[in-house]
Amino acid sequence: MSLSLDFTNMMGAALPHGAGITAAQLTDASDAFAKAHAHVHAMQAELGFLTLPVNEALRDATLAVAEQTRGRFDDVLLLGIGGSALGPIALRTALRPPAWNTLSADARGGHPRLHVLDNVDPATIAATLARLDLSRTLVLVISKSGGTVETMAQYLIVREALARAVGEDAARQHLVFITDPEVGALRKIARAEGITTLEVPPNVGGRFSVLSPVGMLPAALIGIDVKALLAGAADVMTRAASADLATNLPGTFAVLQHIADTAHGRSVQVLMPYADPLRDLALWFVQLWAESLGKLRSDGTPVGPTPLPAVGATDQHSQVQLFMEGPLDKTVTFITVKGRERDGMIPTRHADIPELSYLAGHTLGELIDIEQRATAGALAARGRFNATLAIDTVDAFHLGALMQTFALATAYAGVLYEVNAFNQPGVELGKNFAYAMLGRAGSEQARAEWDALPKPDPRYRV
Ligand SMILES: O=P(O)(O)OC[C@H]1O[C@](O)(CO)[C@@H](O)[C@@H]1O
Repeated sequence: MSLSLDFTNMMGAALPHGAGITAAQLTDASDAFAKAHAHVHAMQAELGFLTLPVNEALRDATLAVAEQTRGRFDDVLLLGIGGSALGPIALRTALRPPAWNTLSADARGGHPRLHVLDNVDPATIAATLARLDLSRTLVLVISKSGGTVETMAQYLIVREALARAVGEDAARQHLVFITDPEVGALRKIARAEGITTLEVPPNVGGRFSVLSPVGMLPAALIGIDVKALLAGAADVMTRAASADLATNLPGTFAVLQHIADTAHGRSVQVLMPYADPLRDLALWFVQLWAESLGKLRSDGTPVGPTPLPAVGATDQHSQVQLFMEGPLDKTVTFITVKGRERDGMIPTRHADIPELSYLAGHTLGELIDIEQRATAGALAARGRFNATLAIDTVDAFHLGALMQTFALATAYAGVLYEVNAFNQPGVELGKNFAYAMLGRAGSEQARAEWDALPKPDPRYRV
């Protein structure tokens, strides 16, 4: 088993006064889970992410594009936001940590470096363009809808800079679009100009798209083993075929978090990897969990847990104070990596200083693992729900497995919370107000609503 979830510290037996999830609550939830499982797995046609791990045609099309660009570029610049950036960022951080970018092209196996612009802060974009040689840069423009304002604005700026650097015609050879096969502005441009384009299948939502070309192409370009990524995810799907919570890890995760929230008020759900390469996985998870589950039920009731990213051991000196003594409204899910015990030997020095001498002979791998176990135990001792997800190693297989685990858990949780996990109506109003202020055609109604809002009141300004 490459992935395991120890949830002892979520359960009443491990927490003071038995104030955790009871065995009966878990048993009761198994019926609801069986229904959620049946519902989700019956929707393969609608939920394309379920079959991405075995979509060989999409994988091969993606690898072919990666192959066509081989040797032509030193850098890849990815433009995207939300699900069109967080997955690639998480994969890059996990499997191509920052030091990789400083290696020579040979040491990188000839693979280009990956830069991601996932915001429209002009300073970041200017600084990124200033340091890239655009004549040796491939630009990936990723947008499921093909029209997201931030990504389109980035595209216009970068396309202009590319045209200046290499000429209008050659600029097309520096672009790859990843978008819906039919709709959206990117698709229109691609058709008109013959720009190489990979599809995000229409039935794959942005935040569930990391195992589509959205994550696969950037990963393949920087030499990540895409087949291993998909194999890890496929393994999760095989194990999740059964609705038995004893073997369905994503189901168990979803059920535990749902009970913790709805029956125990633990609505803030922390994901805390004890591994630097997994820092950005927590940010990817935040979008998945928040945008999928935080919404109105059909009867108008607002529901949904609040995901919170953290990283160990760093946050032991920051947020853990809050987790230990703040409101009893949290769960913490740690992610640990096995087999690090011998990594990072701590040398013997200052043997006469007890505050340092006890570290001699230990390793950093031991230290980080012990600190995780200590924190889990300390939280449990104070009635704080926590669970530990362990992986064997940080590699493409385990990243694929982790990502599919969380994606599937999100789909199950959507059914348990009785919401549609695959839309995001709550982001529309803000977008429409922005369109109205930018003068986009068709936003007259949003303009009227915006104009009718109370304006800043000088009495409430300091
Ligand atoms: O890939 P797109 O269509 O540009 O969307 C980017 C992001 O915007 C959202 O649609 C909502 O803000 C996210 O769900 C999505 O990941």
